[in-house]
Amino acid sequence: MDPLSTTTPAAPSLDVSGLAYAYPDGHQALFGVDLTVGRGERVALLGPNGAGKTTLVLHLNGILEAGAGTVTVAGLPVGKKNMAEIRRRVGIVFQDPDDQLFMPTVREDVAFGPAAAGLRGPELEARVTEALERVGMAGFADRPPHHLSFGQRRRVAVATVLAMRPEILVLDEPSSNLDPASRRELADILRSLEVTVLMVTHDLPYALELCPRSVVLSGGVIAADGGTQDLLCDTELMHTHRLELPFGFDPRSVTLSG
Ligand SMILES: Nc1ncnc2c1ncn2[C@@H]1O[C@H](COP(=O)(O)OP(=O)(O)OP(=O)(O)O)[C@@H](O)[C@H]1O
Repeated sequence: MDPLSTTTPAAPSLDVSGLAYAYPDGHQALFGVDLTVGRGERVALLGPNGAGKTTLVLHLNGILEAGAGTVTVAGLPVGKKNMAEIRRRVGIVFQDPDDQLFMPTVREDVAFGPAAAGLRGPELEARVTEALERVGMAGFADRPPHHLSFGQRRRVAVATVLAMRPEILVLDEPSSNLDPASRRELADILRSLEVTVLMVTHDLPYALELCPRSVVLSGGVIAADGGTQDLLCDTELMHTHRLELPFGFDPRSVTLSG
C-alpha cells in the first residue's frame, strides 16, 4: 500500500472557523477569520503588508497554534496529534526556493518528503518523476539545485511539495523575482494542476490571471471574499485596503480562464 495514501471525507479542502491569534508579545494578528475553500478551487489571498496573511498561512499546517477557532484540512482538524498527516496535506511553497532545496540533486530534494513518509524503490522513483514532469523539470533530476536559475528552482520547490500529493498547495508570492516568460510558464503549470491552490500575493494581475476567487484580509479580518475581477474593479474596496493595480492595468481587459 502507498504509505502516503489517505482516505479523505467529502469535506472542503480547507475550513477555517473563528480563527484568532495573538503573537507571544501580545500583538493580535487575526481576529475571528472564517474561510472555506472547496476542492480544486484556486483562491488568492490578498491584503496590505501586515494584514495577517502569513499568520493565517502558518496556521494551515500547524506551525502556529490557533489562539481560538479551528482549522480543518479535508475534514481533519489541524492539531498536534495529526501533525504528520496535516503537513503532508498542506504543501507550502515559500517565497525563497532556497529555503526548501538543500539536497545535492534535484531528484533527492523531490524524493526527500515521500522517502521520509516511507515511500521506497520504484514507487518513490515514479513519484519523483511525476512531480518533476508536472513542473516541466523532468530533464533536471541529476542537476544540483544551486546550478539552476531562480525560476527553475521555484518550479523544483513546487515539485517537492507536489511529490507529497497535497490536498492544498499554498504559494507565498509565487510570481516574485520571475521574468515575464517564467511567470507565464509558472501560471500555466499552476493552472494545469488538479489541486486546491491558495496563493498569497501582492501581484494583483497574477491573482486575476490564476484565481477566479480572491479573499482580502486586512487588519486581521476578512474584508472581502468574491470573484477576483469584481473585487479588483471595486475602487473603494481597493483604496480602503491599500490594494493598487499597476498603472494603466484594467482588470476588465483580462479574459478569465476557469
Ligand atoms: N513574530 C511576531 N511577533 C509579533 N508580531 C508579529 C510577528 N510576526 C508578525 N507579526 C505582526 O502580525 C501582523 C500580521 O503579520 P503578517 O506577517 O501575518 O502579515 P502579512 O499580511 O503576511 O504581511 P506582508 O504582506 O507584509 O507579508 C503584523 O502587524 C506583524 O507586525
